[in-house]
Amino acid sequence: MAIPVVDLAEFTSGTPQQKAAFVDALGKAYEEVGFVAVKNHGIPDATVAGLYSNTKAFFSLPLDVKKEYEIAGLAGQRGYTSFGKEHAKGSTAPDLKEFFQFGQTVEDNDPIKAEYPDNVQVAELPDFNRLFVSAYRGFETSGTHLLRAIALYLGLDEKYFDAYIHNGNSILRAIHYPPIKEEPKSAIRAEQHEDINLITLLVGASADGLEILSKRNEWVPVTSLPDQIVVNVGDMLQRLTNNKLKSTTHRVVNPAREHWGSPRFSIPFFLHPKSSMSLACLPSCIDASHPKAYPDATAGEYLDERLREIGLKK
Ligand SMILES: O=C(O)CCC(=O)C(=O)O
Ligand SMILES: [Fe+2]
Repeated sequence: MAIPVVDLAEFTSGTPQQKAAFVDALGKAYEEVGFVAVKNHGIPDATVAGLYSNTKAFFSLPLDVKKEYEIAGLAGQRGYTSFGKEHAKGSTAPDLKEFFQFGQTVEDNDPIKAEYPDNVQVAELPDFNRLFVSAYRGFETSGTHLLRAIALYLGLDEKYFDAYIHNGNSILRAIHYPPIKEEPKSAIRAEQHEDINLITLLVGASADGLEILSKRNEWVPVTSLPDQIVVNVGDMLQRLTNNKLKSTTHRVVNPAREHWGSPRFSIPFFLHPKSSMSLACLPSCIDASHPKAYPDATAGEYLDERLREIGLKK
């Protein structure tokens, strides 16, 4: 399915009319589909290429080397997570994937630094850390612009989200879905789920397979062009907006048998706010026909609950 396409340059450097049209198109897409493809997203091609080459190199390291980067007690939030650990909420079969997660680097004097574990440095790959830091900053910048447009759509101050996402708890996740060698029993590459965070930015997954559940309850493949990133709403934003913006269910299916031999790589950026941000439904999204659908919670409390549900936190 062609998801709606928006041009971020119209928001960041367009005329007032183009900017307003962007806000309207993005908001409508998030009310109706929950996913958009974004062109002129600002992440340099060289950064994307470097991310993918380092991701492939990391996952081709021997398993015992990768396991040295699997750190107990961090709930997979930094470093490597091996096969069989994460399952979708409500599912028992683990997804057919391994992944590496990279988090915030606090570079100013913000005391929030104490909340975040250090990133795990991959000794075998000299460019890995530098590339992940620079990609992380790029996604934060694109995400900041997109959230400014969302804030305007919601009738909030344009910079409503800025202070919550500066030094926020976002995660850059490199995923490897290996070639499939035998008939999978029940698991698929990634079982249907909704993302936990505010918005997710996904650049250039290496093979098809991502599908979204349409309003008509049909699975439809997501297609986007190589110069676009796919950006979807997560549960935190759905909750904040009292279900006005949709956190659409999605999954990654196994390929047709003739493509079982191909791995799939994908690198989503899960944009999270600081853990202290309140996710209480915005008053402007509550009225008689949309009664408040969620109890108040902070982003940190909500993340903790969700990490337990998907098996990463015990
Ligand atoms: O692999 C993908 O394309 C998407 C993965 C995903 O949905 C997730 O990790 O939340
Ligand atoms: Fe997802």
